[in-house]
Amino acid sequence: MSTKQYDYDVLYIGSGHGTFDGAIPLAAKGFKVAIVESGLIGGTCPNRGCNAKITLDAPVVLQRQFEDLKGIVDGSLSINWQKNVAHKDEVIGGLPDFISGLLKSVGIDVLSGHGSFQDAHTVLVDGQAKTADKIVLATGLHPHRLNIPGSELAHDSSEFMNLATLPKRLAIIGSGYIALEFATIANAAGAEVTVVTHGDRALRKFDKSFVQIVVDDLQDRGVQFAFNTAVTSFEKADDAFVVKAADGFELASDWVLDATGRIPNIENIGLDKVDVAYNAHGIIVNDHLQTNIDNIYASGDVIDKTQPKLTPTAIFESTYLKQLFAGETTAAIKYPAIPSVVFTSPRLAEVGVSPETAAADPEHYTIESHHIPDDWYRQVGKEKLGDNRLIFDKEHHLVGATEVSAQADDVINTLLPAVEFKFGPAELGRLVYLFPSISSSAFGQL
Ligand SMILES: Cc1cc2nc3c(=O)[nH]c(=O)nc-3n(C[C@H](O)[C@H](O)[C@H](O)COP(=O)(O)OP(=O)(O)OC[C@H]3O[C@@H](n4cnc5c(N)ncnc54)[C@H](O)[C@@H]3O)c2cc1C
Ligand SMILES: NC(=O)c1ccc[n+]([C@@H]2O[C@H](COP(=O)([O-])OP(=O)(O)OC[C@H]3O[C@@H](n4cnc5c(N)ncnc54)[C@H](O)[C@@H]3O)[C@@H](O)[C@H]2O)c1
Repeated sequence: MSTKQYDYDVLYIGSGHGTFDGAIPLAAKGFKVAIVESGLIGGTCPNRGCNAKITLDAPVVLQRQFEDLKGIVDGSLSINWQKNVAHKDEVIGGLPDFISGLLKSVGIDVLSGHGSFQDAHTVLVDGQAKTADKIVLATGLHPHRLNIPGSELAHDSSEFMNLATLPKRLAIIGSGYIALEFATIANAAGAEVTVVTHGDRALRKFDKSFVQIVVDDLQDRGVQFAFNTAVTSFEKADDAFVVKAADGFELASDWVLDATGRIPNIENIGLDKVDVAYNAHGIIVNDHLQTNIDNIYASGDVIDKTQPKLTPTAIFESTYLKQLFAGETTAAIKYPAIPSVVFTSPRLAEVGVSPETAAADPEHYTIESHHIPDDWYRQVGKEKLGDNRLIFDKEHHLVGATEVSAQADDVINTLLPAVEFKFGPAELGRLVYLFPSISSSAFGQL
């Protein structure tokens, strides 16, 4: 196992989910492991991504439930922005130390500093050389910034989640995950939100008709959408930041969020020095997550891949690398069905074959549609919105599910094993769920 020639068996650059979920069990097996991190331990998801966002979203969920049950419950409910941000800080504040403690408990050396290659087996950590048999690039992504005049006047998602005061008028550029999730949170807390996007639709990776339900609901709540509007500049006026686009478009706002995507951290890490192949989408790897240089691998968001760049994907990859390095497998990585969810309210979640793909291929797929408010269980909370489509293959195995509803994330999680393992009528007949519950409601549709 241990290669005395090097300081470490495996050295990871980056400490996010692309690293630690696999590095911890690897070190526990006796491998000598180091992790180089220039920022907060745990990376994006715990510190400025999933965990922070879902904490800020919690009062929005409550507000929606309250709204649906209005008349049965009385009074009013508003979100205190400052307290919400403070609560988020309390929830996530201890995570770097917690994760660091887990790493150290299995003997991992956590090296604080910027990592870059000196040669294929040597990484300089703030100038200090550390050698390893295998090196894993897990450097993640950073926010893309529009390259237009005034770009320095706009902000990113981390800055949004740390805002001491909620801006009265918020302009959000882009209409992907971050744009719509943050539009939801800011609108619920009382901001006037405008989403400005260069395309003709939001959330391009998701089924059009489901996205429309989310967008219509946000519009009903006062969020403005400017589609087909490519921003050309940001300008500072006396009392506003002005977003400008072609054809005289001008939008005055108090704060601008640039949510135009995230790009791989491939600069300044010495990739060219060791000839690791990459492109604008990230590091190029083979089906063993190995780069073109034998002992250098990549994991997580920094990989150029077709799978969604999400935490569950990063966890699966780091766990696969642990199995590969520990000799538990020699097989190529075989990705499972990876679910995704946009944490708007209602949520939009999906897994497997999409309704659009199924509709285009009726020879292979059948589609079943369910109007969520018709489900008695959703009537308990008086849910008004929602749609669900289940996709079956010709043997009636469940191969895909998409839902927009208040509980779409839980529904898709419930259906996930059926999609991954292609459950048919025989297997489905063996499953019983707690009743009443969202799981029994989800399976009741099958
Ligand atoms: C606002 C937001 C919300 C999100 N919400 C969700 C969600 O709800 N669900 C979900 O599944 N995903 C979500 N994501 C995506 C999720 O955070 C990522 O998929 C996940 O964090 C990827 O993990 P990673 O380890 O590949 O990269 P990261 O977590 O980004 O870790 C990379 C680490 O590498 C470090 N690093 C980079 N270069 C160097 C260097 N040269 N030397 C030393 N250290 C370096 C960085 O500091 C960073 O800590 C969200 C992302 C954002 C931005
Ligand atoms: N719930 C979740 O799982 C979740 C939540 C937030 C973020 N994330 C992750 O973070 C990533 C980044 O999120 P995001 O919302 O920034 O990216 P995204 O790819 O979802 O959306 C980017 C948006 O910016 C627009 N855009 C891109 N280039 C542009 C340009 N030059 N001018 C104008 N508009 C442009 C796109 O059309 C799109 O609307 C996601 O892809 C996802 O991997 C996941």
